[in-house]
Amino acid sequence: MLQTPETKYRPYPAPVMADRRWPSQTLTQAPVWLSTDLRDGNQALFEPMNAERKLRLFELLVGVGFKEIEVGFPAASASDHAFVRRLIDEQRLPADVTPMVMTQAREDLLVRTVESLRGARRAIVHLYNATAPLWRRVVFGMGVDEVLAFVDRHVRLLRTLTDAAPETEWVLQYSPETFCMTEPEVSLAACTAALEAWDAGPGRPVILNLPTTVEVATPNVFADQIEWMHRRLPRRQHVVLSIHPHNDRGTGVACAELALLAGAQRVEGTLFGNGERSGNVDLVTLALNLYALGVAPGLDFSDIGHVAREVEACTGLPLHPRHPYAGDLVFTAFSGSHQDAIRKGMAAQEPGGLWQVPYLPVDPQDLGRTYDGLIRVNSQSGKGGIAWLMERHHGLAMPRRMQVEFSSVVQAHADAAEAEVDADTLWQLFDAAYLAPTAAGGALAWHGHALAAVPGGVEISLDVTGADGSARRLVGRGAGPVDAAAQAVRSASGIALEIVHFEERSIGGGSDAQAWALVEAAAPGVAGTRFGAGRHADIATAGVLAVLSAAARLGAAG
Ligand SMILES: CC(=O)SCCNC(=O)CCNC(=O)[C@H](O)C(C)(C)COP(=O)(O)OP(=O)(O)OC[C@H]1O[C@@H](n2cnc3c(N)ncnc32)[C@H](O)[C@@H]1OP(=O)(O)O
Ligand SMILES: CC(C)C(=O)C(=O)O
Repeated sequence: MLQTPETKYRPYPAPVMADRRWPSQTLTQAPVWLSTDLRDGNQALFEPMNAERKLRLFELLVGVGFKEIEVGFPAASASDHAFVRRLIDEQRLPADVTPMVMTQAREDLLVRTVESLRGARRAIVHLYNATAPLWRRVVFGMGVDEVLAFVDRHVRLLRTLTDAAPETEWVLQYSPETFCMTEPEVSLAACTAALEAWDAGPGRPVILNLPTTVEVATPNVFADQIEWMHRRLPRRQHVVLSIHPHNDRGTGVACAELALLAGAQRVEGTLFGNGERSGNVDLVTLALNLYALGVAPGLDFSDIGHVAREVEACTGLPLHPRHPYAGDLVFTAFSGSHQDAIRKGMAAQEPGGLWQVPYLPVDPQDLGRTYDGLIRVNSQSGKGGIAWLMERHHGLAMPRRMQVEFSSVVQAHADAAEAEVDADTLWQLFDAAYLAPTAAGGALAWHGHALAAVPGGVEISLDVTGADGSARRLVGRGAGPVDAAAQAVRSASGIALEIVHFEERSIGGGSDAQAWALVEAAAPGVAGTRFGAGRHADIATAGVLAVLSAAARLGAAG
């Protein structure tokens, strides 16, 4: 890279707009959408789609709700021509969907283009020519006047050709290609030439489509260019002002949003942003950005996973896992503080109320995503995320101090494994730490117990295997089974545990119901407390198991 990039690159001049209005506008309604997946998207694939894949993508676009679809460049290739004919001949165009086809401004191409649409109820013919100084000089060798005459001549020819086929309702779309790099006065003159040559007026609307053919400026500059045009275009009420952003600077979506504030009424782009170089503007992101502002986008992404898989299958291009709204990871938090906030937010979220979950701009369920992947655990995760997974996957809600205790077990594992800890592994860690006290370290393994009512409570006869492998019967009394078990452990094992906290709950129902008991206990010589857990179909047995689990953990710590 150069130390002095200004010797090689410099900004393109922008219109002077001291009184710009777009910064104080807000987005309140969806634009008209045009999908160019089958044209600009297709022309950017290393292997253009065959007829079957095109048709599959076309059906998807219709299903999502596009009412205008650029279906190809029929004068360019036999396959594009055949595809347009197939849509018309096989009556695959729903009554409310208008096809658009592209053509260069060349007489032979215009004739073939109009011919390809024979029998269509309504059609948009998209005529383009590059207008920027570099293209005028290098590609066409034309001055401004010649460019304007070129536009006039070809639009008039198109008008003659389409007037001769009145069974179709024709709409002209004119694009001054390279608009963003063209002097504003020249763009305005080219658009004006097209409007006049077509005789735009009542019943003869024109779509003027202003592209960032190559995105070369910051989005505010594009917004200024659009507002400049919007305020000066003649026959404005008969013009649909359209934009066609590319994404060379990675700001295609921003350009589109600011341009909508500046007066644009229609947006051309592709699903997930496939297109030349760094792509066309991503219509999924644009639409869902509107949705997240509370504006109905008019496109349906209720099953965004299906849309993503279909687009991948048709284009052969994989979707990035962090692609906005649709990537596999975009509704997943790995980091501890995000997980904690999401878990609290999900618990506080009012069903049917305004969406207010931290770190989640939209409700994943609106897009057909589940809450299952919201939180995933690795070494960056904290107790909140681990607790969420234990609750959702294993039905265990741990008290806060137990979450802290267990998270250090998980953290140690994640650090050592340098890998994600999935719900099954979490369970194995929990099982090893709390549910499978072995005879090692002074632990007492449960074999059975009997309870008998005594004055003021119960007496337990607790059969265990001790650390040395010998079977023992411990006896204790207490207000309930947990107290009695604690007393039995105290008297016989040398672990003077005190129950600090106890809670139990049942999960599931009917014959599959299970009880969870969680015990927090302290013992002399052990700093802090330790938790124990027990799970059993019988709630009293779960409590006894939890006491033995806590005793094992205190014994191991002491
Ligand atoms: C920004 C965009 O995405 S625009 C859309 C671009 N899409 C495509 O190009 C895909 C379809 N295109 C094609 O298949 C071919 O380009 C065709 C069939 C249309 C034309 O093919 P060819 O006649 O071989 O010409 P080629 O592809 O080399 O195009 C270059 C010629 O077109 C001219 N040209 C370029 N754009 C235009 C235009 N909008 N209107 C008229 N002529 C144009 C060039 O000046 C050049 O002319 P020259 O040969 O006299 O120097
Ligand atoms: C709108 C057309 C001409 C286009 O694809 C572009 O300029 O990028």
